[in-house]
Amino acid sequence: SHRRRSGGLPYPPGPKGDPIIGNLRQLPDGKKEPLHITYKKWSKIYGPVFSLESFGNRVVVLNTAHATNELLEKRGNIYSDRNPGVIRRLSTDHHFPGMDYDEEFRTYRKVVNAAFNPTAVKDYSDIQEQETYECLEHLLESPDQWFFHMRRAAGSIILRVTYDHKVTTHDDHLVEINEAAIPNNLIAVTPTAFVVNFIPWLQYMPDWFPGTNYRPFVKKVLDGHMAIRNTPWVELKERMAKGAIKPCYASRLLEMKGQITGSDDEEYIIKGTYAISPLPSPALCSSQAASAGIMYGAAVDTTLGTMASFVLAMLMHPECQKKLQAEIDSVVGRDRLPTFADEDHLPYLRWCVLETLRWMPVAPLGLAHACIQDDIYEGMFIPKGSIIVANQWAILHDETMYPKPMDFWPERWDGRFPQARDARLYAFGFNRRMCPGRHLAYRSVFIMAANLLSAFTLAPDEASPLPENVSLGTGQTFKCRFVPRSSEKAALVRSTASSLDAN
Ligand code: HEM
Repeated sequence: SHRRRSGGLPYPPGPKGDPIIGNLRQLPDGKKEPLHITYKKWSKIYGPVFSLESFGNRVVVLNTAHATNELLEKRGNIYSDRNPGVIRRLSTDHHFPGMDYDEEFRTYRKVVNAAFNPTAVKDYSDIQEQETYECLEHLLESPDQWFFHMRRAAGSIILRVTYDHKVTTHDDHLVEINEAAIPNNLIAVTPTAFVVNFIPWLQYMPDWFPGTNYRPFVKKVLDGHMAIRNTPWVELKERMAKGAIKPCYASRLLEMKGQITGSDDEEYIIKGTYAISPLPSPALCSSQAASAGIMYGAAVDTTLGTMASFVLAMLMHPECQKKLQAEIDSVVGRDRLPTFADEDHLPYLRWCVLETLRWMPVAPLGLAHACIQDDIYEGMFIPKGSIIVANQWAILHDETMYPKPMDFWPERWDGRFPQARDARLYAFGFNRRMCPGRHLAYRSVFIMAANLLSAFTLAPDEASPLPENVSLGTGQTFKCRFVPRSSEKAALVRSTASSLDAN
């Protein structure tokens, strides 16, 4: 029947598979080399848009800016769904990044965008600065724990932004329930993780039937969603009732009541959120909590991974580090630490952050989209339900836009290459699904990078080789040294951090 629907047009080409199981045996597991590298190699053989198939499920991989522009951007109305896998569907339950592209999703997206647009995120500057200064102090105390300290800072930023919840201990309960939920959430959206994603009718078989053992897993995912939504929500409401809350994502939405979606639903959503009046709609209330509840998972590994890429770049390029420190010193002086007010005066740092996002993007294959309707692209047939993977890494390493793509070369952003499109246009995904937290994320990385190099010189650990790659995932770390630049700087860090305690 596909033949008929396709009008005889071929699918995007790809490696030859076996009958029925298709490309199952060719599917790379990413162990030998990272998947985005394999895909880039295949794009040289099969073309910039190629496809894989197994049990009738098709994955289309886009390897150029031209292809993502034509499909994910221009045809965003049909290319903004998430993968049609059974497990993703069963375990989504208002979990925003995994939601179908439907009316409910669009309402959420408006609400989320309103709280994280470029103007709105400026309200979170103090939070980002303070958490950064505290992180510096922790780095002075135990530099070998650098990954842990940055993780805590990224976690505290997002929990303060969403719920005005500051992380003050090593065993913060909100951090713990969020951390526990992340690995399962990632598995839930991985199309190849369970057989039932390939053979959907298995979901109608009884528990004893082979291939149905995904059920306890789905329950675990859903329980995790409930915990990350409800626990902070209940606490937030209690504190609001006492008037003990500072402005945050939640309070911002309240201020904008009625202005975001313009619908009655929004009243419900926001009222429901705060339990100001008896809850009109429990479902909407829980969905609003859900949009806040996912922020930790979306924000922490990604921000931390980008910081790890930045640290790696600095270790590999002491000359960039020196240049950055000279720029920071000349703008900030020696008597204080960098703030967002310095941003406009630190062009080299801005290029370094852009270059970090380009050189070692933390989500090299982004988060897969899916197509909700049959489509034809350059003579190829893309069937409804295809999973669409954008090889963001391949685009960010396309030498026609970024000459010498493998080099970490901040100067490429000084205007000498007009064809170099802003790395943020690819590192954060696409169009209606593009990362809504990107402005906040960019600012977190910017302020952490500025302060890190203001206070420390980063040096390799002689005994441990540097990794080739820093990829997304908990616990990925490497050894290096954070050497305070002077005893005066160390004292400045301590006094800045303790002045926060006093406030
Ligand atoms: C440097 C850090 C970050 C990177 C590289 C990053 C990257 C991404 C990418 C590639 C996607 C998928 C986009 C797509 O499907 O096309 C995404 C989605 C998302 N990100 Fe981020 N992100 C970062 C930080 C954050 C932060 C700080 C937040 C929260 C404030 C956040 C919230 C989200 C949400 C809610 C989604 C789901 C959007 C949707 O499904 O429509 N991200 N991010």
